[in-house]
Amino acid sequence: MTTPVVAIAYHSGFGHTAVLAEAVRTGAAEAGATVHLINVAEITDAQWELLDASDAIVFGSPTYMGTASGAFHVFAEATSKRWFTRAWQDKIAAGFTNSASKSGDKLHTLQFFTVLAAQHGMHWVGLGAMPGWNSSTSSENDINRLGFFLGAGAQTDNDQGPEGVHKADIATAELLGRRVAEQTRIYVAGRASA
Ligand SMILES: Cc1cc2nc3c(=O)[nH]c(=O)nc-3n(C[C@H](O)[C@H](O)[C@H](O)COP(=O)(O)O)c2cc1C
Repeated sequence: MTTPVVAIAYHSGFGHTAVLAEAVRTGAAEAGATVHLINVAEITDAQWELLDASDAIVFGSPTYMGTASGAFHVFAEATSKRWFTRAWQDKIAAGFTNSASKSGDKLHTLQFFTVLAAQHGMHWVGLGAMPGWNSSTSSENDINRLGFFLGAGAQTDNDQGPEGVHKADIATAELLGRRVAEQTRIYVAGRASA
C-alpha cells in the first residue's frame, strides 16, 4: 500500500499549538503516513527539502491578532520561492489553529491557510467532521466542539499552559491528521494509476 508523506509546518509561541501539531502527527502516523514535524520559526534547509518532498503539508499556527502568527507569516512569505517554481503544485494541504477565545477570529487564520495553499496550487482537505457541542444533548467534549469545517480549531484558556489544551481539541487534531493521511494515500495512488 502507498505510504503517504505528510509534513506539518507549524509555529507555536508558547507551546499550545505545538500540542496540536503533535496530535496531528499522531493521527497521521496512526493512519500509516511518514510524518515530518517542522517548526517554521527555526526551519532549516534540510526541512525545506522535506516539505518539497512531501505529498501533503498541514499548516498550523496560533491565531494572533486575528490571523496566523508573525513567525508563520514570515514562513509563508518565504514559500514564495516555491511559488515561483510551482514546487508545491498539486500537493494536499490542510490546517489547524488555536487561540484563547472560543472564536477569537480563528476562521480568518484557516482562511489564510487556504489562500496560501491555493496560491501554491495545492488541494485543500477540510476537517470532514460534523460540528459538535451545538445541541442540548451534546457537550464541550465532542469532536469538533467549536464547529469548524475548514480545518481543526482549538481553544485554550489564556491563563493555562500547554497542559491546558482541551482533550477534545487534541482528538480533533488527531482526526485531522488521520484524514489528511487517508486522503493523501488515495490521491497519490490515484495519480500513480492515472
Ligand atoms: C500577540 C498575541 C495575539 C493574540 N491574538 C489573539 C486573537 O486574535 N484571538 C484569540 O482568541 N487569542 C489571541 N491570542 C491568544 C493566543 O492565541 C493563545 O494564547 C494561544 O493559545 C497561543 O498559542 P501558542 O502557545 O501556540 O502560541 C493572542 C496572543 C498573543 C500573544
